[in-house]
Amino acid sequence: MADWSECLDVAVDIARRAGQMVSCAVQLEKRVSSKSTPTDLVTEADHQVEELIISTLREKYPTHRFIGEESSAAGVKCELTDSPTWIIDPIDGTCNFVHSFPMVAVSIGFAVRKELEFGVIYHCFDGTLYTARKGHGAFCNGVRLQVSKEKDVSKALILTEIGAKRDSATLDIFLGNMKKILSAPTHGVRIIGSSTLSLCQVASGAAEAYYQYGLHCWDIAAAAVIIREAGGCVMDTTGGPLDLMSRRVVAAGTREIAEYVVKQLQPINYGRDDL
Ligand SMILES: O=P(O)(O)O[C@H]1[C@H](O)[C@@H](O)[C@H](O)[C@H](O)[C@@H]1O
Ligand SMILES: [Mg+2]
Ligand SMILES: [Mg+2]
Repeated sequence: MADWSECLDVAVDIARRAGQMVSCAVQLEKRVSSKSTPTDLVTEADHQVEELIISTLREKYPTHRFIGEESSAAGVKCELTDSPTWIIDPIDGTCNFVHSFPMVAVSIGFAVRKELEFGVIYHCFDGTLYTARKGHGAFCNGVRLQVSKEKDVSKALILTEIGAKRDSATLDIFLGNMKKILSAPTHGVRIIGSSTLSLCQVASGAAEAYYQYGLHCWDIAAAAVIIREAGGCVMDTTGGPLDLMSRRVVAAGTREIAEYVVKQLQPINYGRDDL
């Protein structure tokens, strides 16, 4: 059975190179535009970094498929097939990047026959590297990761992200969900502006759970492998199996906390990545 470890090594190398490109660009003048909503920002650096990653990988693996955030925004079909597929967020936390707020990552996931095989997430500001390969554990700078085993939600720190929709009805549901989570009571809620780095906090045990409506497959793919290999669970917001293209997720160190979060949530409909 293919072990894909060579592909993981290549992913680590290109994630580091891309992350260093981002950390250089953060100090430069940025040309900012928006995509699905005025708060869904994109810069030239997002495009340049995605081009670097995909062109490098395509040259080495010409038969592989690629799903990239900015290619998808440009109209390339976002389709997960049985082929080896790279799932890429060139800059996760673009709004943070624009503001030089130090929570920005490069995320590279990899799937074969629609199964996530490995994930690499590189923190562009401090060089922290999160990696995981299915069946081989999860690591942060080479040190094994272990999720929090906390089952008591009143002792939990829970992370989420706002998402791109900011209309009044969506914000009412978003804030209502947060109120339910805070009223458990939990120790707190944190929003850091990067789905992938938030999910890495769950993998490292620094937070007990993460939930979001409105993220994408490229936010979830790498982090899902890292959390699972750190002993955590990643599921749909209904409590069912993760649907990578559904633009929603609940992840936690323990099933007890995940199921508590699921029970509090009112859904926000962001559609799907593959429609
Ligand atoms: O667009 P990038 O790649 O920066 O990803 C962010 C999304 O844009 C946000 O909506 C979402 O809420 C998260 O912040 C996510 O990290
Ligand atoms: Mg991005
Ligand atoms: Mg993102």
